Amino acid sequence: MKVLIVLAHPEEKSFNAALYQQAVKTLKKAGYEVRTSDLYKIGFQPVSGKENFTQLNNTEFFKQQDEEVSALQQNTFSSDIVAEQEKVEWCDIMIWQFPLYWFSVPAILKGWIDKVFSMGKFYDNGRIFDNGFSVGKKAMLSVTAGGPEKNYSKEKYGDINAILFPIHRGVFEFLGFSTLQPQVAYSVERLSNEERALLLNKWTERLLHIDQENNL
Ligand SMILES: Cc1cc2nc3c(=O)[nH]c(=O)nc-3n(C[C@H](O)[C@H](O)[C@H](O)COP(=O)(O)OP(=O)(O)OC[C@H]3O[C@@H](n4cnc5c(N)ncnc54)[C@H](O)[C@@H]3O)c2cc1C
Repeated sequence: MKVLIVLAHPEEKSFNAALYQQAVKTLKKAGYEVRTSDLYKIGFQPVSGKENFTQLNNTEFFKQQDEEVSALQQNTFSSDIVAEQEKVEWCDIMIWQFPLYWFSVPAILKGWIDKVFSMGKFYDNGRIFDNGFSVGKKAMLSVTAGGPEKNYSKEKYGDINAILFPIHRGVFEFLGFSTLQPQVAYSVERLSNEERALLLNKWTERLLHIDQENNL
């Protein structure tokens, strides 16, 4: 089983980094093949545009999806995109580790989505959802939130699965991935070190059986 873990956090001593390192260690020890994309560490440039390509097919009018289709045929994606696309194609399970920013992913991860999942390669006319290129693969979010769990209710911030729906449905399932239950750590800054250590243990336990989990 091959797992890709993507980390979007700028601080290597952060709790997100601890969750990420724990995942890498646990999965490797359990015999999984693991590849990673530590986006801040590799200096991933998240602004999607003409620089996604080494050469443009239409220099008069830039249209990203058209250029993506051409780039696939002509091998003209920039090298940072090629490296990330290869990892996504390689993996059976994809995990994204990130702090919740404005009920969404941090900008560096949003840029990674915008650049990596190109038309023609990861989706196309009729090649979405159950017919997507990534059918048979699984994907999971591992998220930390500053807010407490009790606030993630319908009456307050909204249910966490509703907040994550645009990623679960609009990215993972759109591309054909099966979505696994998200791993969410709430109030992480307000917990004691012992409570956070407990969360790391729970994460480890879950990862050991991740290949047996079914859809959300
Ligand atoms: C732009 C922005 C938008 C935001 N939007 C939202 C939002 O919409 N909703 C929301 O709920 N929150 C939001 N937040 C808060 C954010 O989600 C949290 O600050 C973040 O999830 C905390 O995770 P962290 O890894 O950065 O924590 P850190 O501050 O890195 O870690 C918390 C504590 O854990 C400790 N730690 C590190 N490693 C370990 C270890 N191995 N064992 C035990 N303890 C350890 C650290 O030393 C630290 O004391 C937002 C924050 C920003 C900056």
